[in-house]
Amino acid sequence: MTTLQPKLILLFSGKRKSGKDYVTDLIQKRLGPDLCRTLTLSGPLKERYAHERGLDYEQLLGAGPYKEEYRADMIRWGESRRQQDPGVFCRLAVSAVTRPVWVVSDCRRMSDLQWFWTEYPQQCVSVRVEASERTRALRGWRFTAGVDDAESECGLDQGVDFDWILTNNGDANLLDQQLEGLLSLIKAKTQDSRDGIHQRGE
Ligand SMILES: Nc1ncnc2c1ncn2[C@@H]1O[C@H](COP(=O)(O)OP(=O)(O)OP(=O)(O)O)[C@@H](O)[C@H]1O
Ligand SMILES: C[C@@](O)(CCOP(=O)(O)O)CC(=O)O
Repeated sequence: MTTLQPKLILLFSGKRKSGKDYVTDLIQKRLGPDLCRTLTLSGPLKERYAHERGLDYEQLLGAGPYKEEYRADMIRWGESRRQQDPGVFCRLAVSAVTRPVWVVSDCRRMSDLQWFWTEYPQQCVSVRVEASERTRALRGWRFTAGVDDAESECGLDQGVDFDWILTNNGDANLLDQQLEGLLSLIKAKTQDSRDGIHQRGE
């Protein structure tokens, strides 16, 4: 069970190769490990999927062809588990987090957002990372039927009024400006936690 209530939960989503990991890594580095913990919903999914299928979990966590080879089957496997229990991977992802700020880097479905909105109604901020298809293709994305036209990639395309939208087409200055705004919000919401860490000299 989670031992501490978070001060703030950033719920990131975005298309494949939009830069979710890149942006959340930047935020994690800016906030530091004492204040912030980055979580994925796909991590616990991949661990259980790999165990059940006898596959290499570490390679499923990677960015190479091995993960892409099993992506469609992982999606189907994950959706069958979510139909039984929509919050299953959300609960697993937050089960041992003790930091005040949680960055969930890979929300994909309305059920993901709804679980966090229900469990933590005051703490959630939804963030959409956007990149053009041209930019995504330059980063190695290729349209894959059964993946890019499935809920896994399209589940949050409509019906969400995101709190923040980050445009991430490679303009470092534009991204920095957008991140400064988001980081200001984070710091405003976590002043007491940051003071406590500072006082403890952590
Ligand atoms: N602003 C940026 N500047 C330079 N490189 C970037 C930028 N954004 C993303 N990248 C690079 O593009 C590639 C894809 O980014 P990333 O892995 O963060 O995408 P993602 O949305 O997490 O993709 P997936 O959903 O497939 O995991 C990575 O190699 C990353 O380093
Ligand atoms: C199966 C799945 O978790 C794979 C995600 O892999 P990644 O976040 O692109 O590394 C996507 C999904 O849950 O639909």
